[in-house]
Amino acid sequence: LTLNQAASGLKVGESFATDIIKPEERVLPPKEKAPFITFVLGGPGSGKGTQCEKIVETFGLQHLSAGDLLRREIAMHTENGAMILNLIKDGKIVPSEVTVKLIQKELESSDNRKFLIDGFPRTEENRVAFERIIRADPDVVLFFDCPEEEMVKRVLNRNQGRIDDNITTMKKRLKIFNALNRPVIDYYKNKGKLYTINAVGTVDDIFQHVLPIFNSFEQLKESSHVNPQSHLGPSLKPRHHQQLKQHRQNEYNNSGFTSLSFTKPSPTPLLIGKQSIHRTQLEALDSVITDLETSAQKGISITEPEIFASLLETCYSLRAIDHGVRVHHLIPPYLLRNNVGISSKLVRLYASCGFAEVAHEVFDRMSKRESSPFAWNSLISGYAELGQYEDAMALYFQMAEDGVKPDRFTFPRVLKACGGIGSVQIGEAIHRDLVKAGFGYDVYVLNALVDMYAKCGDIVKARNVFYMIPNKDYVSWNSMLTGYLHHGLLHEALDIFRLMVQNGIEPDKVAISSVLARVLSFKHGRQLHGWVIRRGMEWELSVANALIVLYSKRGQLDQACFIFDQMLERDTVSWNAIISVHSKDSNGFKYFEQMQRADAKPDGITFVSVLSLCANTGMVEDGERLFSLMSKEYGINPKMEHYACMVNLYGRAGMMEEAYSMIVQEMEFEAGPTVWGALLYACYLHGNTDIGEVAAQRLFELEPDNEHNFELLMRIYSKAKRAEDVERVRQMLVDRGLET
Ligand SMILES: Nc1ncnc2c1ncn2[C@@H]1O[C@H](COP(=O)(O)OP(=O)(O)OP(=O)(O)O)[C@@H](O)[C@H]1O
Ligand SMILES: Nc1ccn([C@@H]2O[C@H](COP(=O)(O)O)[C@@H](O)[C@H]2O)c(=O)n1
Repeated sequence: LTLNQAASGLKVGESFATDIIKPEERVLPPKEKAPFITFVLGGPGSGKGTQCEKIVETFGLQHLSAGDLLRREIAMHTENGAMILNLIKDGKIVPSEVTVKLIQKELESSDNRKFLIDGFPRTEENRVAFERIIRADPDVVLFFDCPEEEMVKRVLNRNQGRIDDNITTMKKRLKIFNALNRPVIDYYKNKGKLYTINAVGTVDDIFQHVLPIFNSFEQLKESSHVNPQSHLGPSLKPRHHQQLKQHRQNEYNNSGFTSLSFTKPSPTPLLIGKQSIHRTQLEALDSVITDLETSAQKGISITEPEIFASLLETCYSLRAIDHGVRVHHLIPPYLLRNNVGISSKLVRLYASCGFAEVAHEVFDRMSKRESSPFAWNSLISGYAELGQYEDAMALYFQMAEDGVKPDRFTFPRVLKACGGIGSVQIGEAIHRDLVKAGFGYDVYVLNALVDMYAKCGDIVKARNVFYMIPNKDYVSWNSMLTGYLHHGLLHEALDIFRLMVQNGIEPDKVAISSVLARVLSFKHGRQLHGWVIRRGMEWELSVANALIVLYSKRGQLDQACFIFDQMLERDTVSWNAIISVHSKDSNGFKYFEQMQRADAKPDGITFVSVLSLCANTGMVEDGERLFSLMSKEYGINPKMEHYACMVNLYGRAGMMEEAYSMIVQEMEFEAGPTVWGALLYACYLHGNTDIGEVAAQRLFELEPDNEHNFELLMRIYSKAKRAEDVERVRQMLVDRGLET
């Protein structure tokens, strides 16, 4: 089944979308003003980029490669750089909002009105975000259709040092392409805009199939600076092609014609210098550091601050802490003490890799740390990420004492720490500070303020700040939504969700999965599911996990299993969800075994599910084996719930002695109501009055107000035909005021 089939098979109601996306919002600008847009699709390594270069030469379109734009963000260490790096490394799709904004910037800053947007849209979510933000539709969609083995071969031979050109990431990219890009291709096919090109053959042969497509558009022929009809006859060899390219470029440069802008293809930014062309960035980094170490051993001292600054920057972007430590050892101590730039970068590296203590040591040795808030911010952030909120707060207060002026990056970090501590009073003080410092209208800072107030339990203040934010971005909306959910205010959360969509803001996957997990009405849940499918977000890990729970809560096991089986990646939460769906049938075992084979790590919750399954299906020996496996193999110490499962397992099987001795001999802590309750229920099932009396006695002490325990004991006596005892327990109920 393709995802599209899956989506239509679900027959999910459309009403959510029609409710929240107004058709008038989708009105596109008049056609004559719209740029000519071509989307270039195809699997990784299908040759999109190569063909785009040729289209640019011939028809003068501007080439925008979504992948290159994202890689440029990494190389420039922008706010999103690290996040993008992590996603690309894993072959995952970057949030649409980010990619579309990058494309938008390029479109808006170009004089050209004809664009080749390559590697985009990758998902339905990408597509919808483009329509919403750019308000334009493509005129042409090219799809380079290439067999997987050919794509793998091309990518592995590409040798451009791209971090994602390796077999492991390639497999993931292909999986994601098949799952998420195919529906987009189908979409354009149905709209009659798709041109499928067989991408096997020589570059020139393939281009011969591309030419007629563009030739059929008059506006392209008019302004192309070469004659496309005469370009690249079948016999023209690549060598000639290069010469021709140069010649045309010269002609163009001399023509004084400026209305078409041809951006130079940007170099792949994940490279370090030219020598790294055959390596990954980490290998290149390693090699540079090794060279420096060798020089240092030979007594050649390296003192150029720029070298260390650049190396530390790369270590930070790759979170390569081991390499960072080696660079640290190479930096002369006087340089580290006196050069704020280098020491600050080192502090940031240690702090961002979870070594806040080491970062603090470097920080303490800095001679001019009051000259900039950079190192302070890094350290505050490092502590906040580790949950050491008091340390983060202390640094903030120390900043003020040392006369360091906080900047817009300080406040979100310290507010995060404050949210962790949960103190509204301190939060209000920071709120005053940030207003005084002139950040009272800064969206980035105000978003953190909303989050802080919500986490500190003051949802009213959170809401007040939220409504004051002048240009709310998607973080603002998501913070408010999460705040409401955190406070159990589901209706308010759903209102925000609707408003978000009405305002063209995409709720993020955390917000969506949180809403799905808490949604009370199944109708709303299904509508949300439909909406999620249309956004192409169904297979986001947290969203898919929440959907499994949604359907299993409603007993729609087939649907839950379908989602699980189609998931591209799974975590322990996914496995737990699907095993617990099957906690009453032996399929749960199948999934548990599959989980073990997949090397996924079970946790305590997994074992509660499998042990319950054993109890429900009478698989005593398996239960015993799993109980022992849990601690021996996985190092999970049994908790109250696991003992309750074992008592239930033995109890249901009528093994009352074993159940009882599990409590009195095996347990290393006092048994609670769940454990005694399981024993009492088993006594009722098997008519065991003696053990039942002991269990009931303990339960009366532990839960004096729980009438169900009294009722169960009465039933046990009643089964044993002990009417007097039944009456005695009833009287106990009356005496305690529990009889209804
Ligand atoms: N027709 C072809 N035959 C053989 N190799 C090709 C062909 N077209 C491109 N290549 C080579 O295959 C590799 C991948 O091509 P290209 O970078 O154009 O693919 P892409 O679809 O843009 O990839 P990605 O989506 O990963 O960026 C490059 O090394 C390129 O030189
Ligand atoms: N619309 C897009 C395009 C790309 N990405 C990410 O970049 C990686 C590389 O893309 P190429 O087109 O250069 O192969 C890709 O695997 C994605 O991680 C994206 O997220 N969204």
